[in-house]
Amino acid sequence: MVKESQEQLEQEHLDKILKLIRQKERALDKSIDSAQSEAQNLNAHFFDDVKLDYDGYSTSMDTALSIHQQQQMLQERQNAWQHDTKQLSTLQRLEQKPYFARVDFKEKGEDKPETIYIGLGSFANNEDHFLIYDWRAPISSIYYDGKLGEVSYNAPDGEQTVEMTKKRQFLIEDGKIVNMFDTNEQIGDQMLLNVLNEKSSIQMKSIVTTIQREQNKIIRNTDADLLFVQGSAGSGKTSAIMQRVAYLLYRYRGNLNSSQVIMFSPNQLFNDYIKNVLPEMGEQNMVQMTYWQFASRRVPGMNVETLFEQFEDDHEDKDIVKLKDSLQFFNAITHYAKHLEKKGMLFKNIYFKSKDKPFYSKDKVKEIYYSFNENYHLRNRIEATKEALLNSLSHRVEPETKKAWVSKTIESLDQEELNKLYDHPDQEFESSAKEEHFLAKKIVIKQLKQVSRKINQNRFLNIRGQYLAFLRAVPKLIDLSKWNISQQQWEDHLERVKHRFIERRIKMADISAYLYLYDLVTGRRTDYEMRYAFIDEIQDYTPFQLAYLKYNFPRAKFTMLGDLNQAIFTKDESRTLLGQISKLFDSEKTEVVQLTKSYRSTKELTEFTKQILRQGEKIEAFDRQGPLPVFYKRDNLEKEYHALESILSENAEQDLTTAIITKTLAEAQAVARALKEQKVKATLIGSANQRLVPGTLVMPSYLAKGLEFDAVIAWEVSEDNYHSIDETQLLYTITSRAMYKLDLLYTGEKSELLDNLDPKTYRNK
Ligand SMILES: Nc1ncnc2c1ncn2[C@@H]1O[C@H](COP(=O)(O)OP(=O)(O)OP(=O)(O)O)[C@@H](O)[C@H]1O
Repeated sequence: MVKESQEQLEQEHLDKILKLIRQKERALDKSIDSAQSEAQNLNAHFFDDVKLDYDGYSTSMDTALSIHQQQQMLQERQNAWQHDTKQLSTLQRLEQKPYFARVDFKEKGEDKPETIYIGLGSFANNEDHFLIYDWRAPISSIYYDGKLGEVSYNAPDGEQTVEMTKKRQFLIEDGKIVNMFDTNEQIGDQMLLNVLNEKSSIQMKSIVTTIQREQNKIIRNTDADLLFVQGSAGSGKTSAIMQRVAYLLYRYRGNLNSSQVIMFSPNQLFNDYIKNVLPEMGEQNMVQMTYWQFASRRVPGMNVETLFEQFEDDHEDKDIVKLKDSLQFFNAITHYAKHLEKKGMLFKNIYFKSKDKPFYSKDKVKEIYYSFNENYHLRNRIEATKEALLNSLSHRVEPETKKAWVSKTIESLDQEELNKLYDHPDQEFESSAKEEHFLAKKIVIKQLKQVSRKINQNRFLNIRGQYLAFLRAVPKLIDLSKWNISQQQWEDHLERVKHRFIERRIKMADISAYLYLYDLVTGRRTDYEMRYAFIDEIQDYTPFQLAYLKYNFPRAKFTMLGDLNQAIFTKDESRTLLGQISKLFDSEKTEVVQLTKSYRSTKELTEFTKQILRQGEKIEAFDRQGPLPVFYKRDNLEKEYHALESILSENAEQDLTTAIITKTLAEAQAVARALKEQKVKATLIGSANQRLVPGTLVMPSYLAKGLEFDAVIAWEVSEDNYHSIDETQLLYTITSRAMYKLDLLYTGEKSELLDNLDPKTYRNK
């Protein structure tokens, strides 16, 4: 009875708020309309109101001023219009679900509690009294953070403590409260269950209404220079950062815009998957790219090894790759570059007209480069060299005019081209010799622009040669025996890098080092504008890459998220990653947060998948029920396909979206082909540039990173396919993509990596 009347009261409150929202919407509609027609009017009569008067200096100043005023008026209208439009779109979002929570609290010394409602945006009445608080407002934090009783939150003027007396959650649909419950805990499990039971989709959802306490910490952290989040599969790392971006954009409104936030994600598919989360919260998307895009756009003339090649290649030179991925290697380059201030810089000849004799020989450039005193560092040295070369260019004009090519060029010009060379049509000269000389000079200056362009583009540097020279110097800088690398191995490796350069190819393990050396040598300015950098799936980055990213964004605060259990590319190295990263940041300004609860999958699935990891980070299951995973052992491939088809139709009956995840691309292609022959509809996702589509998908493991599906079918988990211990993490990543149902198929023997599973946690069929 009490509950019922409470519900009535809340419904009445909701009705009132909805009415106010609609009222405000109508008012905004009106003012947008009138601003629009006023702007049109202003535009149409722009020149009627502007005093056009062109005689005399002062009157034309008047004209300018008048135009300026008109423009300003237009601008103001425009601003008001933009402001109103933005507010209207917030209200339109609120109209569907005005709020999702209510909190009552008492400030110190007050007896009467205050009530606030929390929603996706804020809404105030005409007296500036907030009827709905944005979930990112300081006070809203208590909803996510605390139990009833004393709670603190960070207000603009320092920490505030209040007594929370009520916490209530609402499920609202079409203006009606469908369900509401009071809770004492963090965000009640009931609400979370409702949300988690929803089916997967090809777009990630926002978790605003059910952010968990630990996640809230990540979202609202503003102190750390490095926020490192270790979270098990499905613990909401990615969700938390999306909310964090929205939070930061709100908190620093006016000082931070979305172009100053960059996110590195595992692949393009994933970018597609998350692209709607921020717009749905009324924010613009940040800059998003993959590390590969970041690196390869800098070397347009070279082919950078792709994700596919990196994964499917046999990993040659494992020890060498390990060295190249390390911080030591990064430091070795820094050190090497320092030494280039004294000697060892390589140059290229600059040619002009003649291919035989350089216009500036590399020795000449080198002489200039090292002629400056020792206070010149690499950046100043290159600038000073450019300046000296450009200067000397002007002295080269005169001698060049006497060269044969010049008179030949003049002869070859037609009258029109020739006319263009004169300063004005009836230019006079004392003698024809002088005229010829004038023309020759014009021609030379014009043609020498090619040279000045080359100088400005640093074309006298030999960066590839320099990188090889650095590699040659490595044995002097690093004790290779400590990395299990012999002199001979290193030299052979060097030859391979050189060979690849000739073919304009570069490996992932070289590209960052190459770019870093390039930046140091050319004194390229790094990006001081970027304020926040997010790196998802950190376990797939090398310490070198992270150091290079930090070097690139010197003013950015970093948020790094990852699951050390899911390292696909870096495998065992990921274990020491945190140790290596922490060397890059001030330890006082580093915070590590652990997320251990897995929200993605049912309890059955989480309990099953976590056993695949022999050792590993802590993982807790969220209490949501579903079927046990099922193993299908079949005698041959044909029977395995039969099993696959029957699972697919079973899943379709239950309306589950399914991903068939294979180890390699070749397998995914084979499965997709086989299904097509049987007229079973499925989409092959073979490259990261494809789009995610609804329905059954077939994809290789490395493209499934970060994604989730109602049902996953792990294809061919046989001993033949998965046997090396470092493939454990791969199997874990594949199986942990499933939210509700998991089936594992194989022929022959089951992979040994799946041997030690408790038989109670799965079934065989
Ligand atoms: N607080 C929450 N409320 C509701 N759903 C949540 C919450 N936290 C996480 N989820 C859900 O759990 C699932 C997994 O989240 P997410 O993809 O962010 O995890 P992750 O840690 O990045 O996973 P992985 O490392 O395996 O890719 C998503 O469906 C997300 O919506």
